[in-house]
Amino acid sequence: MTDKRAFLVVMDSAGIGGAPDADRFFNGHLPDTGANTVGHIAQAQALTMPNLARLGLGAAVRLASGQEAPGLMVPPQGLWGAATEISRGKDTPSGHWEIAGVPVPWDWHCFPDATPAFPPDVTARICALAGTDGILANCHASGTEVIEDFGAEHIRTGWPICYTSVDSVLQIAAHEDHFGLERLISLCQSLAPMLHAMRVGRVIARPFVGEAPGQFRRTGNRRDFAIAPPGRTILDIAQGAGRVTHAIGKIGDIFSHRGITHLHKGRSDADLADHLIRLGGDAEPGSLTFANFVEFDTNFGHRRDIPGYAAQLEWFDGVAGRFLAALRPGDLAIFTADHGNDPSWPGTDHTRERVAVLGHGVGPREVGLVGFSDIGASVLAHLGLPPPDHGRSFL
Ligand SMILES: O=P(O)(O)O[C@H]1O[C@H](CO)[C@@H](O)[C@H]1O
Ligand SMILES: [Mn+2]
Ligand SMILES: [Mn+2]
Repeated sequence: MTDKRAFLVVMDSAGIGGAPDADRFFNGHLPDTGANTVGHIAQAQALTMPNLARLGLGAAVRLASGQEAPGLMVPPQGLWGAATEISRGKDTPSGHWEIAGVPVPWDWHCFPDATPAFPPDVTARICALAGTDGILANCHASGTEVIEDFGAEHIRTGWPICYTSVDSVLQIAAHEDHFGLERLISLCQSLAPMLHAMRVGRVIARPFVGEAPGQFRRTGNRRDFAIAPPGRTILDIAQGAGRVTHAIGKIGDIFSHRGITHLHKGRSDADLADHLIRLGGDAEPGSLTFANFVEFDTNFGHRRDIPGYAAQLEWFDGVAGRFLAALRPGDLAIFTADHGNDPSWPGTDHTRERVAVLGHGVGPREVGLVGFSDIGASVLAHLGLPPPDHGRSFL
């Protein structure tokens, strides 16, 4: 067995523009054509990201979209390219599963942007499980705004706040104390099989605290109940071959906890960074570490916060530098993303984009335009394992 280790790090929503099918994806009525998360942030304020720029982030932005990314345009010294998604969703599971060798073969069920958004049988099931006479919101919403708008009524009535987005999700926000955290989580868990049968990707528990508008705040106790991937992922294949697999952050939930030996979670991306840097030093020979950093998406992309997203990118670049310094000769690390979420774009939803593929431990080399599944195939090739059912190694 090889001693070589592989690390796959997803910067959630850090797309680089240029998706050829962006015109088929929307924020409200506006197509995603031209959306470019990293490119537009860099154009709004030049980014200082020496580590990922050195691997080829600026060159990848230009390759994917033809756009310049001020601050990032240095000659690449890593393996670099851009990946295009074929799955028909611009959501987190679609992106991660396809990276892991399983493009999504179906159209997800999404709820209409209308009030009510949910059909009567779904609403009735939520009420039966929660023991309430109704639900609140029942519409498309931003998760921070919906608790501002309905938090007080939720505390008064005890009814769960149910909302969705352009993604295939049903989210339930409820107060950790007044409604109860355990009660919210078990409500979502019990509801999930009905939604999964409808091809709704996830039921998400969104607990919050605070006693009045202006004070309501979501906590780190979010839980996702996701459909299992419809095929063998790189985690399944690596674990099946006797390798240790480490999942950091949301990776456990995204893969329905399949193929994962050790799960490392945290209250924030700073905690996840500690896990990644530690595993950079400690992970077992031949192991696979798969990490997701979600705050780009949840705290800044959906919130359309350009300076916040820029600061998070620069912070993460420092983390990447410390992590790469901990690696051993022969290790492969790939940084990528799962979709876009351009904070300069109208709306509050994800944007269809290509993503960067930035490799350390191989190169310098341009791999050009590849597919999402080629990333997973390359990780397995590096580990000396057979390829997934989709994708070809670019190593
Ligand atoms: O506005 P919040 O609650 O963060 O919702 C976001 O989180 C969901 C899951 O990632 C997405 O579908 C998006 O709607
Ligand atoms: Mn995502
Ligand atoms: Mn998101």
